[in-house]
Amino acid sequence: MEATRTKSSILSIQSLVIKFTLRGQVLTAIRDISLELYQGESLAIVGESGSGKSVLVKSIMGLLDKNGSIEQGQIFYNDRDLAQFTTEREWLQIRGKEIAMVTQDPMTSLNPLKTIGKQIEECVVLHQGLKGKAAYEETLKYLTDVGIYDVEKRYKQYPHEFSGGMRQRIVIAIALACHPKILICDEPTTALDVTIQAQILQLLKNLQQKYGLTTVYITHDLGVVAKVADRIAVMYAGDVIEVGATHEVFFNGQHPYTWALISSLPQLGLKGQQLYSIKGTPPNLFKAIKGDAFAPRNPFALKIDYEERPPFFQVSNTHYARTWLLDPRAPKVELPETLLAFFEEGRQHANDA
Ligand SMILES: Nc1ncnc2c1ncn2[C@@H]1O[C@H](COP(=O)(O)OP(=O)(O)OP(=O)(O)O)[C@@H](O)[C@H]1O
Repeated sequence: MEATRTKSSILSIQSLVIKFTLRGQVLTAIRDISLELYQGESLAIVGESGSGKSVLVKSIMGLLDKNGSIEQGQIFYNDRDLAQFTTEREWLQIRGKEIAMVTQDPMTSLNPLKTIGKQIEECVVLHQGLKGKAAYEETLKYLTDVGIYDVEKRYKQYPHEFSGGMRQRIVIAIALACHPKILICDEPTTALDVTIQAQILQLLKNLQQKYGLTTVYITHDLGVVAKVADRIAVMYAGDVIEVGATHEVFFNGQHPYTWALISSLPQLGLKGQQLYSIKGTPPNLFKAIKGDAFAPRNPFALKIDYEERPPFFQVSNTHYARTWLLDPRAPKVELPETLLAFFEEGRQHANDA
């Protein structure tokens, strides 16, 4: 699918299908996804609620709910197919150690009864084999790295003595102390106010560079990830419908669903013009989906959109979109003025930079 082979892939998802059984009915949450994660990059997976973002990352960490299973496909990490793992023992070699996760609510990841210093230090001891003073010193270093001051005093405090933003920093420190190669950030700033959000995103970006991490952001907010991600994968109804470098998806998006996501950004709304809004609801995942899942909500849908799943059409070496509009036989569509102006402005910026 993706022709960029100059960068090496750290995780390779191939033809993945994930289903859940609920009260005797089967729901397909992930519908034949193939996606590469490149060493050292920052990839954002964007899509509305229910599009399958969390299920996808849970499958990478062996955290699928009991009623879910991988029906088809591979998840290659270091030549091992994680999709074949069957025991918790196998997952413990990967989870935390190789692939760590930071979630929306730091309180669920923290133990309220232990000092935050001890919680970080446990990872330092377990994953780095340090002991005593060396482990303590290393723990203080992580606290400093995530922007916490007065570290010796803070080491002895409990999670409830920190603000939401500070707790998120501690969870990040715990993740880092396990020395992971991949850090998955699942809506890491959704619960925080805007200023703190920006600080945490900047921190994650700095730490990614400092530690040479590969980062995956999961979010419904395209605006947030535009600032931190190198690439964006857009998900809709369990499928990746567009993937490309951030500026490509943002300023030259090709799938009508991507247009809809971009059009709902506040930046466009501020111009006070008519928004291209998404009408209708996502499809019922208990039913088989024919064609392009977005077709019933797509004002530009073609007849074939209701019949056949679009292949990935190549837009550039790094940019692909699953939309029949990219077929050479498709008619040209007129995009709303606001969107065209936004794309144009973005390209100008890119040229000036
Ligand atoms: N244990 C489960 N049993 C049945 N269906 C499930 C289960 N877990 C997830 N799903 C379904 O899988 C689909 C994808 O869910 P998922 O949580 O991945 O979406 P999401 O994009 O992460 O949404 P959100 O942003 O709200 O977290 C949804 O239809 C959801 O209801």
